[in-house]
Amino acid sequence: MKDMDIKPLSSWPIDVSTRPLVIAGPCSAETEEQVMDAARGIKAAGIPIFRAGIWKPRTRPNSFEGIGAKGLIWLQKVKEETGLITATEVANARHVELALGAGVDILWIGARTTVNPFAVQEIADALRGHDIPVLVKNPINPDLELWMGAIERLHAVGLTRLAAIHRGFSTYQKLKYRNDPQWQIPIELKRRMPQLPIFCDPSHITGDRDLLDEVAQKSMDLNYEGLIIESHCKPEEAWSDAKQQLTPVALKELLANLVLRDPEAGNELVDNTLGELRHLIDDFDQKLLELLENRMQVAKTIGHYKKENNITVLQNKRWGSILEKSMENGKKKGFSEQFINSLFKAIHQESINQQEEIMNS
Ligand SMILES: O=C(O)C(=O)C[C@]1(C(=O)O)C=C[C@@H](O)C=C1
Repeated sequence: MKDMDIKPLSSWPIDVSTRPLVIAGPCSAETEEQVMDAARGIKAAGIPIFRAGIWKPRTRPNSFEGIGAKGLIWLQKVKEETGLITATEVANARHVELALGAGVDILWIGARTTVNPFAVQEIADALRGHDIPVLVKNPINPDLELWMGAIERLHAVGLTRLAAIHRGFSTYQKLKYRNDPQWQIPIELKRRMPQLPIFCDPSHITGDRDLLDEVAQKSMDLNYEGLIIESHCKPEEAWSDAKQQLTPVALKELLANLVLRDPEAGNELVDNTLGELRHLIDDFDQKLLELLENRMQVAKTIGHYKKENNITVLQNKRWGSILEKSMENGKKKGFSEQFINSLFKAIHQESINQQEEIMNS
């Protein structure tokens, strides 16, 4: 994976001297006037790339599904009048053809398209020979392989200006955010494709303009290269995603308030202190594994005992009380419910797997 030829943002047709690189504009192009107003606002906010959805994949029918190809003419006008770089979403070969024909500079593939390898391949084939920047949103389900697969399909037809967009993952549960960020997935993507720039999409993660700043800040702390944020001059009147859009003026303020930290210290004293603290972390990680190993030895002994006495592996009551007790203790120690839940579920599952092996040996 490491030898994929993915070019850095500096090879994109824009000045990327400032971090983060920001793409902003309305969720959907609605009218020419609305697009032009938004573009002027985005330009005034010092943002270099203007986005607007032309074709909108909507969850339910009978909602606004995008203005269609005539919106591309408005994007051309944005370019002529403001000099902004333009970006839009494509979901099939026809969209690609129309967008390229209209001179759109950057394309992205939406979360509902990334899930479908047939659709991604169709888009990739339509893009062959055009090395324009393409951003790939994470699939709506938390499947890193599918996300990487889409990027690889585009890379395989010769695209090198690729980037990922983290927009969060659909959940059935009602959480604080509209889509669960599951930050560990883009972190793992960064580990597996280190040269791939990542953009955060706080609009779709939060679904709420009041929460955009905390998610944007978190993405900066995780070293993301860019942000893609929905912005509309009259957010309450937007034809789609009204709750999550903010005005260009508010967006400018949000960007100004971001605290940007350096990925490396570049200072001996800081490096040494970090180094010492990281040794401590390494020691604790080692001890954690030793503790888990000891716990597992006991679980295995229980496994043999269960086999001899014909007792089932799963002991629901016991497991329930372990989780309850650990949750109570964990919360006192300042851990989140979600963390304790996933930690103990993983431990319990491993116990079950190892006891199953004993049962079946
Ligand atoms: O208490 C048991 O019966 C165990 O085997 C231990 C253990 C655990 O690892 O905590 C494993 C499986 C059971 O479902 C409950 C608990």
